[in-house]
Amino acid sequence: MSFTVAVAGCTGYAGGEVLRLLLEHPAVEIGALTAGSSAGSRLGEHQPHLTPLADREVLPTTIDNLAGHDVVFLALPHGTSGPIAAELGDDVLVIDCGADFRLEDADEWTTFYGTEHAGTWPYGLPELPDHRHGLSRSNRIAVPGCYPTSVTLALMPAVTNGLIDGHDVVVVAASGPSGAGRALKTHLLGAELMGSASAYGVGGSHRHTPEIKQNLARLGATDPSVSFTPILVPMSRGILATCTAPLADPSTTTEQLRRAYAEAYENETFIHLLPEGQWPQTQHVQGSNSIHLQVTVDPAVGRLVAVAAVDNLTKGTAGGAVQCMNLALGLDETTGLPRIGVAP
Ligand SMILES: NC(=O)C1=CN([C@@H]2O[C@H](COP(=O)(O)OP(=O)(O)OC[C@H]3O[C@@H](n4cnc5c(N)ncnc54)[C@H](OP(=O)(O)O)[C@@H]3O)[C@@H](O)[C@H]2O)C=CC1
Ligand SMILES: CC(=O)N[C@@H](CCC(=O)OP(=O)(O)O)C(=O)O
Repeated sequence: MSFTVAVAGCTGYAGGEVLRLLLEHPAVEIGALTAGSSAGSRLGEHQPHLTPLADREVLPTTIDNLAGHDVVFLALPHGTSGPIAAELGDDVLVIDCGADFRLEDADEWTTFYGTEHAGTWPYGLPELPDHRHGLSRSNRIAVPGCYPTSVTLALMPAVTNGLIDGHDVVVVAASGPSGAGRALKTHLLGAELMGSASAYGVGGSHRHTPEIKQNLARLGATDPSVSFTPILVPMSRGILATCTAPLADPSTTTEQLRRAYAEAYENETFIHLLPEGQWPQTQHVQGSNSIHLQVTVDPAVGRLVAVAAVDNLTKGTAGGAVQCMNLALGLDETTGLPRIGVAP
């Protein structure tokens, strides 16, 4: 059985990664490819690595071009997805890589995105407890942001087991510039980036802060508090998130933490708790849908320290999106998804 799939935003980083994964997927047929200003060009001009699609014409992003497919991936700038999704019928599975439908709280949306809230769709992180069944019955899925994926999975077993209560969570996460998309911006120029690392969105202003808090609350944290600082670093892909939080019981040992993580994730294909003493590196997950984790206790301050590595474009966006598509289409969740990175 083959499902027809359209990709809106095919010339961007997220859309390109969706297509890279779909080209290796055994149960899909790639249909319309759409974008914005580059409509009318050939995909090979924008995504030379996707050789089987090089001659495909990039179409304008219109309902007519997207309708008639079983699945539509939206990999468009924030605010663009809502009007398109509203026009697509309930018989179409729509998977939005953007943020439009991630947040439940309309006020938080307006505070961080500055526009009117479009609504809330089922959140595309299958590993959340008791979450898969809902995704498998959904025709609308909001793929998480790349930082929230890494932070949520880095802290989930600690929250669900009451080892931390979700207050005073501090996250410092380094990301490569592909997380910012491929539109030209001065701070993303090679001369600005290479040989340099810089903080941005400091002081609680990054829009992933409310998404991380929402996820911690979903896991059972009461009124979570999160200080999140993203760092731009000179590697094209990858996120390394370092998350710390006060232990509910300061006498908790690293062994207890590791046991909770090992049990929580023992049946998760894409989540790997590394052997004790080994710390995640972005190169080990590059191009894969896997997340590597390590957790320990910092006894001097009674805090948990969890480190996660993901590829922002794979598990952090497109891989997570394809994983959700598989669930919603009744396929094996892992179909077509690479588990092994490309290090070094
Ligand atoms: N990059 C990442 O790591 C992640 C991205 N995301 C989300 O995925 C979405 C896409 O991001 P990303 O691929 O990085 O961004 P890019 O800037 O790389 O790509 C944007 C895509 O959207 C198209 N586009 C822009 N404006 C319009 C418009 N008005 N109408 C139709 N198409 C338009 C562009 O086409 P054209 O070339 O013609 O301009 C391009 O194909 C965003 O919502 C982003 O937040 C989510 C998680 C991680
Ligand atoms: C390095 C970099 O700029 N990263 C992006 C993260 C983008 C992302 O995860 O996607 P959403 O925009 O869909 O939430 C940022 O901080 O804005």
